[in-house]
Amino acid sequence: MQTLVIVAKRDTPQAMALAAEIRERYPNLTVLADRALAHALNWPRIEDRELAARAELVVVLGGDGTLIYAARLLGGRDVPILGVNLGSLGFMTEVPVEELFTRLAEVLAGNFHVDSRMKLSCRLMRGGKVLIEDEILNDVVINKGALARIADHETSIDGVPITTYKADGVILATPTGSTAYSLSAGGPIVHPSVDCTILSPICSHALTQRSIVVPADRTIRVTLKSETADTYLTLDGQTGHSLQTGDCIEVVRSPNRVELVRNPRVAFFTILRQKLHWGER
Ligand SMILES: NC(=O)c1ccc[n+]([C@@H]2O[C@H](COP(=O)([O-])OP(=O)(O)OC[C@H]3O[C@@H](n4cnc5c(N)ncnc54)[C@H](O)[C@@H]3O)[C@@H](O)[C@H]2O)c1
Ligand SMILES: Nc1ncnc2c1ncn2[C@@H]1O[C@H](COP(=O)(O)OP(=O)(O)OP(=O)(O)O)[C@@H](O)[C@H]1O
Repeated sequence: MQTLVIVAKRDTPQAMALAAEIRERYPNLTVLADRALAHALNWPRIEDRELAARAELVVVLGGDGTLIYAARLLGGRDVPILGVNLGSLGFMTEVPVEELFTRLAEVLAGNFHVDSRMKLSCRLMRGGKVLIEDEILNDVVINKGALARIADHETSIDGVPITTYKADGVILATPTGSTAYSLSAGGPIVHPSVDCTILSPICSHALTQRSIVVPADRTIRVTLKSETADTYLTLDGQTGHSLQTGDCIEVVRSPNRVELVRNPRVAFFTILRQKLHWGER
């Protein structure tokens, strides 16, 4: 590995100091920074597309939101991501900051394994045209704004009608996203090595309408049926789009994946125990 890209939580002095230290400790590597960090540290500013093309390892200094940002920056490239937690929960940024340099040395020596995480491809279609196409690590969320009115979400899997959820919204989550918003909506926790899509209504009016775990290769379509002026599509909590009646959101497993460097000392269930406070070790 010759080129390392650092993606840091914005405006975080600790992240800036660590980024500078990484560069100092590894003078033989090309150490690049995301645009905001490069600006803050006065390093060369490189376009996202070039960063993605040159990266051989990405070090994330931040929380889950920063890791999602880094995964989106990489687009379809499967470059290992080492997530170091400077955020609050750090579900995906597994490495504690004290272990940064030990883990980084191991990774640079080739001594590491990755957790290959499934992504979803999402398309927003309006009047037969594709308005938005994106790749998702956590979740696709359709939900409404301020007014407390129920919306109708006509839902099908591989063209077979499932139901019309009368609900505040619908979440389509990956196994990675199963511990995020989907969990708050009553969805199951899914081990990240299982490939599937979790379909969950948000506050459904019908009590039997619960989460459904769908094989990852099935195409799920949600069409907004009710007249509503205040409904949004949110992708990975990062981008928002206003929806109209008749809009159709389609998701299926993406051919691309996200490669997270695994902390050999921490299993998925250890993370659940620690971060969700399920018990002492
Ligand atoms: N009620 C809710 O639980 C709720 C509401 C809106 C969005 N979200 C989630 O926030 C995510 C975006 O995260 P963010 O950090 O950019 O926004 P954020 O800063 O608003 O964070 C939301 C919280 O979700 C945590 N989180 C994010 N991804 C996670 C994952 N895969 N597993 C466990 N926890 C996770 C973050 O650490 C943070 O504590 C969205 O994808 C969505 O799932 C949750
Ligand atoms: N380097 C960056 N450039 C641009 N935007 C970024 C960058 N890093 C993070 N972001 C944006 O800021 C958000 C992260 O901010 P946030 O305060 O939620 O931190 P976090 O990493 O999710 O940590 P926490 O665990 O505290 O939520 C991300 O969702 C992303 O949209």
